[in-house]
Amino acid sequence: MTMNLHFTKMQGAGNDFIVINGIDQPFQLTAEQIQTLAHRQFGIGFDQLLLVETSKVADFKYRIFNADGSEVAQCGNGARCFVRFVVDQKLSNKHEISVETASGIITPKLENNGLVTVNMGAPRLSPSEVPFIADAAANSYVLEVADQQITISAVSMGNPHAVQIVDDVEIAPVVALGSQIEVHPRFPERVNAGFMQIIDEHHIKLRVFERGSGETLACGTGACAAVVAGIQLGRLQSPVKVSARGGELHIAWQGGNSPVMMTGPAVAVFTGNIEI
Ligand SMILES: N[C@H](CCC[C@H](N)C(=O)O)C(=O)O
Repeated sequence: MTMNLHFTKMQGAGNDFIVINGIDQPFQLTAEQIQTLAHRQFGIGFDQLLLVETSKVADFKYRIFNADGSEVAQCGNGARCFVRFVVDQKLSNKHEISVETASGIITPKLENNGLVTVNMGAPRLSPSEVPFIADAAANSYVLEVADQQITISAVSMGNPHAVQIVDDVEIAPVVALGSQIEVHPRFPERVNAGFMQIIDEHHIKLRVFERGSGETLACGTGACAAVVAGIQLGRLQSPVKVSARGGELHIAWQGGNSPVMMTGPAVAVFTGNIEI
C-alpha cells in the first residue's frame, strides 16, 4: 500500500536533506524506500532524511537516515535545518530548542541573523567510543589502506570520523580513498572520512566522504571532528573557519570535555509530496 509523504527539502552549506514531520504523519519507511527517495534521478535526491518526532526528555526527537537507508546517531548540518524547520512549521515558539538524538541531547539555536548555532556536545576521543580498533588512545593513528599507510585522527561527535591532513583538498583522492576508509575493518560501524587542508591555525578547507552517503558538499559533524583533531595535534586554534565546497561553517572548542559549538546556515528550498 502506498502513502503520500509530505516533506521539506532543505540544505545546510550544500549538505541536503528532506525533513519529515513525524509528529503529524507516522513514519514507516523501509531502508529500501529511503534509498529510492534519496536517488538523485529516480527519487527526490538527498544526503540524509531527517525525522522530527516527540520526545520525553527534550523538546523534540531527531532521527537521521543516510541515503543508503542506514539510521545514524548524529548530523550537524541537519541539526541546523531541524531548528529552522521547527520554527518555520510553528512546532515551537522557541528559537533555541533541546533535541534528543541517539547520541545525546544537542541544542540548536536560530540566531537573529538567520544563522544557526548548535552545541554539539563534547567530542569523544577514546577509541572504544568512536568506535575504532586501536591498542591505546592517541591523537593520531597509522591506518593501512589501499596498499598505503595514512595518518588519521579518530573522533566521534556521536558519529565516527577518520580525519587526515592533506596538502590540497582539491586534488585529494576523496572518493577513491574515502570509499575504502569508510569500510575499513578497524571501524566496526564504518566511518566518515575527512580530508583537511590547513590554511592557517584559524582556517581549514575540508572535504568529507560520508558514511552511507558518499562525498557531500559539507559535513557538520565532520567539520567539528576535523577542528577537534587539528587542535589536538597542535595545528589549529579555536575558533576555526571551515571552508567546505558548499559553504562555510564556524567551529569553536575549548578542549577537554567542553562542547563543540558549530555555527552555519540552514535553508528551506521547497516543500513537496510524493507517493511512496
Ligand atoms: N553520514 C553521517 C551522518 C550525517 C553527517 C553529516 N551530514 C553532518 O552534517 O554531520 C554518518 O553516517 O555518521
